[in-house]
Amino acid sequence: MALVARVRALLLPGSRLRGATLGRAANGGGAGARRALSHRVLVEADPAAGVAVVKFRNPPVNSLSLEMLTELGICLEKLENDKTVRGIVLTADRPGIFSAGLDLTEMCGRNPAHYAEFWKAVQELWLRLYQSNMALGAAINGTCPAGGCLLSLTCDYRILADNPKYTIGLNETQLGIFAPFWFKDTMVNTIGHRATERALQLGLLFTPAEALQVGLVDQVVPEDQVQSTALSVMSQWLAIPDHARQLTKTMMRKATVDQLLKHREADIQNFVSFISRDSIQKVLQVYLQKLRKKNH
Ligand SMILES: CCC/C=C/C(=O)SCCNC(=O)CCNC(=O)[C@H](O)C(C)(C)COP(=O)([O-])OP(=O)([O-])OC[C@H]1O[C@@H](n2cnc3c(N)ncnc32)[C@H](O)[C@@H]1OP(=O)([O-])[O-]
Repeated sequence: MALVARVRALLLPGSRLRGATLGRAANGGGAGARRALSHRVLVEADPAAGVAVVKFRNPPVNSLSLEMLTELGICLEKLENDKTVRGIVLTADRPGIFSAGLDLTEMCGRNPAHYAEFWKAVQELWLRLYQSNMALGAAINGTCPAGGCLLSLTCDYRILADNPKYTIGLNETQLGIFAPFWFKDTMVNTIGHRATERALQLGLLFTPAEALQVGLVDQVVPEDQVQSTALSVMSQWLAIPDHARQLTKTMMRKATVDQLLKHREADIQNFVSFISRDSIQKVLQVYLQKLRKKNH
């Protein structure tokens, strides 16, 4: 069975994420707040406010594995179909690491069919988030490299915790790989061409102060206020009539989305042939070993 089907089967029968079966929160949240759990994603929905907080919980580093991408996609699809939800805040369940980005083990030592399946899932999640009708906010409560940064850039606004360890950026070149055109476009749409060119070529990871200065995030706040600030900013976005906000968002993002839709298959082929190169596999293995050595 394909992975998406397997994860769907895992989530759907009797799942606490099923349709309107989000359960009432045992504690916390406003009156009527509901909680739902999949293996790697926790959803706390507050129907009265029209907001759901989606929390990543894929230890140890919230990396975007194929399973994580799929579960997150399914959660978002359910929330989009839930009429009580108009806005979503993305955050990490535990502070420290928002997301370490794409799971490097999905890109190392596998076969081309796996690379293609993985890349298609990355594209799908980006398309779902970047075109979402929901107002999306990122409450960035941890370090946020590469694919983690991309997730936050798909949101309508970003709130980052004021901790110098929590750097954010598309650092792919530092690993010896490079961000594809739609990662680049998403950043250009946020901070402009020149700042993106510099950030991408140098693989910059910005400190909170630098990220604020370049416009990569909208606000830097004390660590314990990240989620509350993201929710309060969300209420400003939800004060605008949905149809007007959604049409404006589509107008701003359509050209970028269309580029990927038009070149989707070629983008998968490019990724597969690039990542399969012996030289790239070697570079990624060395990088992964370095990360692992720290702990052994
Ligand atoms: C063209 C493609 C575009 C690419 C886009 C991307 O997103 S590329 C991605 C670019 N991403 C990056 O460059 C970020 C790389 N990661 C980091 O810099 C750090 O892990 C950290 C700062 C996120 C957390 O530091 P910390 O000291 O709290 O934690 P720690 O470092 O001790 O790691 C704990 C365990 O997690 C493991 N692991 C970590 N990351 C990944 C991963 N992405 N995947 C898989 N595994 C990963 C690590 O090996 C270790 O395993 P072990 O020893 O238990 O077997």
